[in-house]
Amino acid sequence: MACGDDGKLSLDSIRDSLIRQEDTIIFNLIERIKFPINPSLYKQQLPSSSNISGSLFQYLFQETESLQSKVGRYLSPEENPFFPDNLSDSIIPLTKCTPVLHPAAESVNVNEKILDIYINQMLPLFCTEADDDANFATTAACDIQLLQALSRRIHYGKFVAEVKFRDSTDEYKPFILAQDKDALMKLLTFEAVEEMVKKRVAKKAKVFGQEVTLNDSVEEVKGKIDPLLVSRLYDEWVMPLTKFVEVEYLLRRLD
Ligand SMILES: C=C(O[C@@H]1C=C(C(=O)O)C=C[C@H]1O)C(=O)O
Repeated sequence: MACGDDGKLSLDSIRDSLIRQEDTIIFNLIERIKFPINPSLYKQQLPSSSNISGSLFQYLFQETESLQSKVGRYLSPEENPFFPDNLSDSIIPLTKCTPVLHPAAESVNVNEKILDIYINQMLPLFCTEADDDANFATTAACDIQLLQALSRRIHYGKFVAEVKFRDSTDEYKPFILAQDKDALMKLLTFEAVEEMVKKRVAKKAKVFGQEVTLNDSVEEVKGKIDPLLVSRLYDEWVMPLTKFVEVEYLLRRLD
């Protein structure tokens, strides 16, 4: 959502953005799975002389976020930091445009969950368990791009929820007042849309992951990424977390 886009806010435009974000996620996944899991990156403690606690990955990620915060990354309501306590002030001034989201949006951040699922469930599912290849900086750069894309997609649930609330305020209001999470979840869920998403991401994974050659008669070779795994990623984590964000945002929408 660009600044000043409030008037264009519609479920269709938000869904178009989610569709475009699928491309980013799948391309970033294809990049990450070139490398093995590289578990040392996430476990390794740095030498005590470095004065840095935590893993090499955590260090790289925190420093990346801190640098990006200086150039205004987290002034955007689409961006949510993984390490909010470690940010620097932005040298870019805040643009004055009417906020689209309710101010309570700032308190909804599920990045801790995303990071845990990413390291403990996603990486083992998508990457080989071959020995560390020592490409730690490059692997972490891929991780950060991918995690930021996943986080942006999942927290886009705030915009989805806002537009659904504006479109059907009378339906949402009583459940918000009653703080009824299950009823809100039911109301915001569109199963047919979810089925389409799962099919589309599998198809994109097949197309984006195919080997491109100049020889048209070559038999189809195994793609770079398993389309079923991408569909599963959306089914088990991306869509449920997006809906979790939607519910969390709505619960606070009348504060
Ligand atoms: C995002 C939406 O809300 C829900 C979540 C979806 C998703 O994460 O892709 C899809 C459909 C809905 O069940 C939407 O309605 O588009």
